[in-house]
Amino acid sequence: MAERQTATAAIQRVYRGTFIHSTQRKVVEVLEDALLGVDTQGKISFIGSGQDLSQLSQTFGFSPCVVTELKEHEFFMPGMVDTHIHASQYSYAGTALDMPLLQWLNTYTFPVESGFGDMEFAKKVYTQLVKRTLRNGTTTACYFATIHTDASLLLAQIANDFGQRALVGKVCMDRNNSVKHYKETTHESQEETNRFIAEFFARKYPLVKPVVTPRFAPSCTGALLGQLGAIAKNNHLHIQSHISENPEEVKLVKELFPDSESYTDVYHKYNLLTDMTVMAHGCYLSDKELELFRQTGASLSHCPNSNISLCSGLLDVRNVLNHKVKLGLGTDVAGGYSASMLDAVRRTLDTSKVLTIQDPDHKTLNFEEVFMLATLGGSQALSLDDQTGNFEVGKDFDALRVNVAAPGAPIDLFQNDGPKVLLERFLNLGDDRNIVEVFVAGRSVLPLAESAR
Ligand SMILES: O=c1[nH]c(=O)c2nc[nH]c2[nH]1
Ligand SMILES: [Zn+2]
Repeated sequence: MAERQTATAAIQRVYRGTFIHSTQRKVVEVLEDALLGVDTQGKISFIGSGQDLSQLSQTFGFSPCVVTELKEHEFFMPGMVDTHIHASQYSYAGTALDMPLLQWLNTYTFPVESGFGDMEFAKKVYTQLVKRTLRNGTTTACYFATIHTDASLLLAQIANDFGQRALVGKVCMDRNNSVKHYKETTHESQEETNRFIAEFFARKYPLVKPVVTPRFAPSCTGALLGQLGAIAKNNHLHIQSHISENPEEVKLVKELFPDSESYTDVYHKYNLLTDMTVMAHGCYLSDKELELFRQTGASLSHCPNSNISLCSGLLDVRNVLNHKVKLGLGTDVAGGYSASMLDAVRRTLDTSKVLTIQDPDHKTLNFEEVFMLATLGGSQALSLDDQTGNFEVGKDFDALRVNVAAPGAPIDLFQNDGPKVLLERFLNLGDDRNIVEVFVAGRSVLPLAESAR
């Protein structure tokens, strides 16, 4: 029986072939010879069996000739959700990975980020990154920009122009003892955040939204954290930050906020832990802190490349999931050196295997679970799962058309692999050459238009 909604908007596209996604009940559901209809608003109108073509075409008023059939070795999967990425750090991605977090921030990150007052430089970096992430199959990205309001607004405009779904944050920080010119006063940070939000909303982007972004507790005074908590609450906004990434950082937070019981408690006290909050890392959270995450509905972004590259730590994702805390994956460019969510999938699996090497009782994550985290899990972590994350009727069609045997791509096939094995091969071996088409809210955003390449 086909899943469908009452026909309202007209059908724009219909695809027939294999669809693979995660649902609340199944980590991986494979629908072979399925038919999926997308309406003119970019929403999924129906998903049913190819056998029901004539009946579905009558109900939804499309001609069977408009159906696009997928080729052998092709499937659709939901677009991937990068729950944590620093757009401004893309300019040095793949370099500068030889120091732990706090020294890395002072030596590389703050000096580079301070250059984003230059709008030409910002435009160049942000344009390249949005194009790169779309090619890599990221249909939704949760971005950190820098403290510069106008350049942060430019990032939002670029994501909108290329058709990517995004949350964009102007970074807030009123504390920086090392790179003294890269900070704001408390008042400036508050005022500029208000301006950022007001100008953002005036632009009425359909898929790009602002996110309140205190960099992390060591970069912010309690006064600023309190103001940002109030701004998020009054405007019903998303919140993003970092938490418990590295032991030295955790110690510093204890010294800076002696009245708080834990790192998590610092954010909780300032109303920054809500069901629209995503916190990156969380490697050193106690079970009690995870319980506070669960109670508030806040989520974690697991950034395994960065955790390893900066020798920060290993997040036990299984423990987080056992605590019923929402979790998605993040590339964390440029602490993470790769802007590809496929890399985040692989590093997540590697990290889980390292934990199993250390403790054979650790229940290793499997590729199906990690597929879920990269798609539906990410959409839940960003509280966007009413709009994206899988192929449920009524959600936006955010999808990757994957060809496992694409010419020039790095996968060789030898036998008649079933769809789940094709998915496994793609996740472990594939790259952007296997992602032949990308859709966001029904719009084809990749291949890029000739003029944008
Ligand atoms: O990986 C990280 N990247 C950053 O830019 C950052 N800022 C605070 N904490 C951070 N961690
Ligand atoms: Zn980060």
